[in-house]
Amino acid sequence: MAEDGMLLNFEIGDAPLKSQVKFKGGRWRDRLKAQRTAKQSHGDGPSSTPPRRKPTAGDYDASRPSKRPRTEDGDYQRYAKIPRTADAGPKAPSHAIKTGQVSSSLFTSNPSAVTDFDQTPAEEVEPAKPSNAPLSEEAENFRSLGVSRRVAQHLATKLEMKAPTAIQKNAVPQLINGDSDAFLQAETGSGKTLAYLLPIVHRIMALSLNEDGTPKETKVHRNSGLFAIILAPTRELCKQIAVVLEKVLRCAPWLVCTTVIGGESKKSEKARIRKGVNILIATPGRLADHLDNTKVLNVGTVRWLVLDEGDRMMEMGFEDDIRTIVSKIRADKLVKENPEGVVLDGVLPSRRVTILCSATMKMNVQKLGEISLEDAVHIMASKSETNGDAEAGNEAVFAAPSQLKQSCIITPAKLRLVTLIALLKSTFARKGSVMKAIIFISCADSVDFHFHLLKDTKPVEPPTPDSSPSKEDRNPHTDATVAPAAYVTSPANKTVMLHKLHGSLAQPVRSATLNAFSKCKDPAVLITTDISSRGLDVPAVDLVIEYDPAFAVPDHLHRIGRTARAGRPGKAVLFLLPGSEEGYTSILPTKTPIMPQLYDSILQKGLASAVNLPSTFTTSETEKQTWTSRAEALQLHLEQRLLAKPDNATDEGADGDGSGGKANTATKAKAKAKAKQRGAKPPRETSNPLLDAARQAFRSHIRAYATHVREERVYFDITQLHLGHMAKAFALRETPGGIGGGVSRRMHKTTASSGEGGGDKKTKASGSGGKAGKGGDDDEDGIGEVDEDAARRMREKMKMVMNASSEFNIG
Ligand SMILES: Nc1ncnc2c1ncn2[C@@H]1O[C@H](COP(=O)(O)OP(=O)(O)OP(=O)(O)O)[C@@H](O)[C@H]1O
Repeated sequence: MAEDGMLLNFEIGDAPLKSQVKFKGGRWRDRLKAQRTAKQSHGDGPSSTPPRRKPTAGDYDASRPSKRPRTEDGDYQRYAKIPRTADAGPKAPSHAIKTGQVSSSLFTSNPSAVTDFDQTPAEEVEPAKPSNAPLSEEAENFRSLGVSRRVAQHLATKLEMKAPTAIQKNAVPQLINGDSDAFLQAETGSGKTLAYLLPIVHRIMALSLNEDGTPKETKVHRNSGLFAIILAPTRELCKQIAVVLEKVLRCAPWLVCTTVIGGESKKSEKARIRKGVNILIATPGRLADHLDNTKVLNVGTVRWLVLDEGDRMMEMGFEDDIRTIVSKIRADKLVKENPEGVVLDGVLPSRRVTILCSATMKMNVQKLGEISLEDAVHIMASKSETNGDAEAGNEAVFAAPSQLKQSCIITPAKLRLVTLIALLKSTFARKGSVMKAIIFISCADSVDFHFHLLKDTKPVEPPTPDSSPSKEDRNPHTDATVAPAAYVTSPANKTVMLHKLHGSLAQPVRSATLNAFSKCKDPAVLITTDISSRGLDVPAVDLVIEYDPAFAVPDHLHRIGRTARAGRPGKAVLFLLPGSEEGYTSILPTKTPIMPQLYDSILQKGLASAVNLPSTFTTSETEKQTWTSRAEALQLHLEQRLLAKPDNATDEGADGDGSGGKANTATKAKAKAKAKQRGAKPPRETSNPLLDAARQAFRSHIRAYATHVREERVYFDITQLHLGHMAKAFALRETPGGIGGGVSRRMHKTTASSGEGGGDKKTKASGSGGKAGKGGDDDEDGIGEVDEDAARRMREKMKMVMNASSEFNIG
């Protein structure tokens, strides 16, 4: 056997696939134990899986894989010469030998999990009652909260909302009857949007109604004044709030709302404001701009300022804009009576009310409160109301919704990609079990790469008159962001649609892609960055996969909160590396245990049937493969796609998604300029764009990894990453250079001081070039030392690049 798992790699198992023994009943840990024993006795699965035990402090370092020796040229080819021995693991499949391709084995030299799977969780967990569902109709209704008959009826008949949620029950009467500022805090998907919209609409409508509810002769209308401004961090969120508000306002069509969010000309936004608006929904930057430059925007009548997703706005650097907005509104004298003589005081609040909303509490929310709130009431959804727990009282628990089933998969770096595909494959194996899934990835480059890798590469067939979509159906903005998926389809789900979304896409592309994902009738997957983590309310999201863990715990809660909304069920799966990352689950606030899953059981389930690979990989022989050799064949296939000549690369990594092909073009231009400076020949432009995309994604991923918040870096320790293994998760056979001076240096220092051998420093930090201390050719974007300061600078830089989104997008 070659060292560190480098072998002639694949076996075409000619033994028939072993029938899987299903263990039912009894306790979770007993079933798991029985399954594992059965697996070991069958010898099916990675032979090297050691018994697991409880982690100790020393485990995290010890669990790192030993590094393979590098060759002079840093290549893997050398391992082709290592003779196989009897115990050398799986044999190379015939197609691998024919093409001369050699790759490291997926199943050897992987670190094992330190979690004691046998002891967690101890008991079978009862399905939990939903914590964010509407309350029972018998106990509560909107009328009893003080909402007018007209609005309550409209909610029940047109929007199918008969009873309020807990936060609505607590917030609506307070905001209808009181004039205090308020801080609304409740878990994700609990209906905070309507909790603040309903009282606002109710009170503005009351201007047009007599005390007995009959309409007044003169109603307020769109020109009667701007009464409320709602701020949200992203354009998507603003649009979503506008959609909800428009639905509510259908029962009061004389009232008008609009958005000012950028992405269209300021002139047309001004024109809409001039026509008259009663409720304005805006991003902070754009509103601050209009307050400076749009004279017709009069805030004298404004009675409510709502700051939705307050902490996110602070994170995204909107603090100054919010200060400006708050002070400008406060500075304008409060108009007591509008020009038509309608008395506003009494019906509307007699002072300006600020409402701050958040599911999670961060330090910056407190700061935002200081900027915007005065003597605010803190309104929460109490536990006792949400899940019937009589003893719970008012204690605030900011955790995921109780009905959300959470699990984590401890997956070695090398196996991440195939495990993700296997998970998706089993997810979509049955019709109707999962309709929509969201995969969160750390950075835009990695989203681009995974989208291109997982989408179907078959050339698009020319449309026939019958098959061509109608003009209305086809949206040119989604040509590069929506595509059928390869690999994860099943006989039951022949079409699974892939979508990608990140902040580098042009606004029309972002909007069209989100719309396509929301409305997709086929099973659908959205691959995205944290831009989709906040507030987005897409119906029928059944599964959230955190392929890269969030950068901070509150972000994790928001991400997984895209499923299990308003009492519906949902699942969330978190990918973690063996070792220090496993400890991360201990700091996640959750009401139900996070179930650990074995990656091999995911692979076994997902790859129980053959993956749809091109014909060279799907001979009748490979049909008979075991799940391990199917995983290896899949990895080999993906790696070979990256190595294909550009001519064969079809549209791999193609641009045209509205981001302007930023990563590839920018990298190439930089490399050319550097080569010119050095007087060297510019690099040849013959590489496969998918390979370029993979390298860029890898670099950005590693840089992003270095920016986990300080308190969580004990779990996400960049010095523990095995770059060579991680490269495999990007289907790369060599570790790309150019990660960035700071990250590389840090890794060098730590590996040197931890006595892991000087030779390895080169391998880890400098990648294929093998030059210690040099980050490669394009590392000017390095983030400096991986310390708090560097992480902060990195985030600031990203904010600038991202134009109002805080995801990672490292070009
Ligand atoms: N009273 C209700 N009855 C039924 N469904 C409701 C009710 N109130 C809200 N919903 C639905 O619940 C979902 C979540 O609502 P909303 O987006 O306001 O949640 P949120 O608390 O703001 O979540 P997040 O913190 O993730 O932004 C929406 O689909 C909404 O239509």
